[in-house]
Amino acid sequence: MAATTRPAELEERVQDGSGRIEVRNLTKTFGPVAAVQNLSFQVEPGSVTGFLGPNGAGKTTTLRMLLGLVRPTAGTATINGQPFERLGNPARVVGAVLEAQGFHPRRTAINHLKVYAAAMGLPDERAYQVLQLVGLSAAEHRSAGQFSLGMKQRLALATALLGDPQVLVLDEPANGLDPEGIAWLRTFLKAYAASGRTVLISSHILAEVEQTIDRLVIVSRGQTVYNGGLEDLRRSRKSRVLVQPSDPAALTTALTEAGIHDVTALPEGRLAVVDATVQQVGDIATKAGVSLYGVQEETADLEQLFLQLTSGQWSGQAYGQPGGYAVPGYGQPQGYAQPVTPYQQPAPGYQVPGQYPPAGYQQQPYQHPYQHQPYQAPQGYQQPYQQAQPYQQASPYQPETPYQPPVPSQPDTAPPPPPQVAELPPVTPPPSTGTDTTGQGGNA
Ligand SMILES: Nc1ncnc2c1ncn2[C@@H]1O[C@H](COP(=O)(O)OP(=O)(O)OP(=O)(O)O)[C@@H](O)[C@H]1O
Repeated sequence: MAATTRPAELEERVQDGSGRIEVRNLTKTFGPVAAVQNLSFQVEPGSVTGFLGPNGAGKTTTLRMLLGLVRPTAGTATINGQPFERLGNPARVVGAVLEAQGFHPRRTAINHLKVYAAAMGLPDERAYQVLQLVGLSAAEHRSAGQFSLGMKQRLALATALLGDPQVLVLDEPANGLDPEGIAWLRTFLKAYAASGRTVLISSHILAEVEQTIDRLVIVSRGQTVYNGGLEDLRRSRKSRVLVQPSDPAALTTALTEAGIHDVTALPEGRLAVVDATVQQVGDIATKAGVSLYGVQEETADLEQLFLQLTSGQWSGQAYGQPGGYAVPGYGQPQGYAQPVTPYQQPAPGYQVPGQYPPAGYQQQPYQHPYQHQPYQAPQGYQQPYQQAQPYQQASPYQPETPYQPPVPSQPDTAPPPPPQVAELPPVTPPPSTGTDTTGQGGNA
């Protein structure tokens, strides 16, 4: 990576707070759907926090409220103690990627970034810089419409980084990235947080972010079910003893009489006993005259804990088995917060009379993430052979390195379309007389 340093405009960035995110008693209802219910958590600078939950748990809605795109029904979501609308310089305080879509399909990657940089009052150099940061320099003159999903993710991240924000909020950032891309993102985000910034990333797959995050907030059915350190969650993993007794009912009674109450019946007459050793279970069984045909000790892995904490969002059933996907037989970890309100899933097909979609909701055209339209060349067109550019791996994030002037580029002839509200908050153009310290930019 060529040495780069941030343009002077970014040095004037107002450090208006600590970079702390605070969500307090946040609630959002869409008609009968309680998307977010009384959610509270904090995200501290210097850490990467995972915002985890199954599909429909309320993650995107929460992030949208944090970014001022959806008005909360109740509660507050603040950055540096302020709601998004009141941040003096939003694009320089928070950069966000909610969806890696919304690029002008014919605009090149570099010109896309230049448009956003100009809207934030930043020089073109910054566009080259962030493109290099995310490893897309080799594709700078390719149009975004030709990008793969993973490349779009990188371009969206580059857009979010334009303002060198103190806080980075990314919704499912690993979506579409190949293993190399995921490894790169992990290194990048860790380095970004290590430079004292705040990183909040959402995902519905714990394994996908487990190696990136230090802390995690787990939501299920719109409520917080865990808020704490990843290590604390790891330490709270309990072991259980799985036994195949000759008489499950008699052994359950004997265990209960011995003060061991966390006993769960599993299929085929097996029992899962939590907070007991193999020896204890064996001794109690012998005393009760129950034979054991198999005994096994097992420690819950993180994924099982995650499933257990979030089970019930959708009560699907395992094929050929009653009982769905809950993982029985492990206790709740420390940091577990019992959901307070029973969740009511609306009837399938329910539409809120007269108010769908609700005010503030920005409908994006649906695009299946993996279904790209096959490219149709115009009739008679002959594709000239082009040697593919070798892929350039981006280097880990380096906050303060000397700046290298950019290669001049061809400006777009077509005028850019206005930035979309969902992607870029309102922008105040910089005063014509001098350098801008108050220009407002947007998030990606
Ligand atoms: N504009 C809307 N109108 C009606 N319901 C909505 C709207 N936005 C979200 N919801 C509902 O709110 C709930 C939470 O949705 P949300 O998109 O926040 O979940 P999520 O955790 O981000 O899910 P995923 O992991 O699938 O992206 C869902 O039941 C969803 O259908």
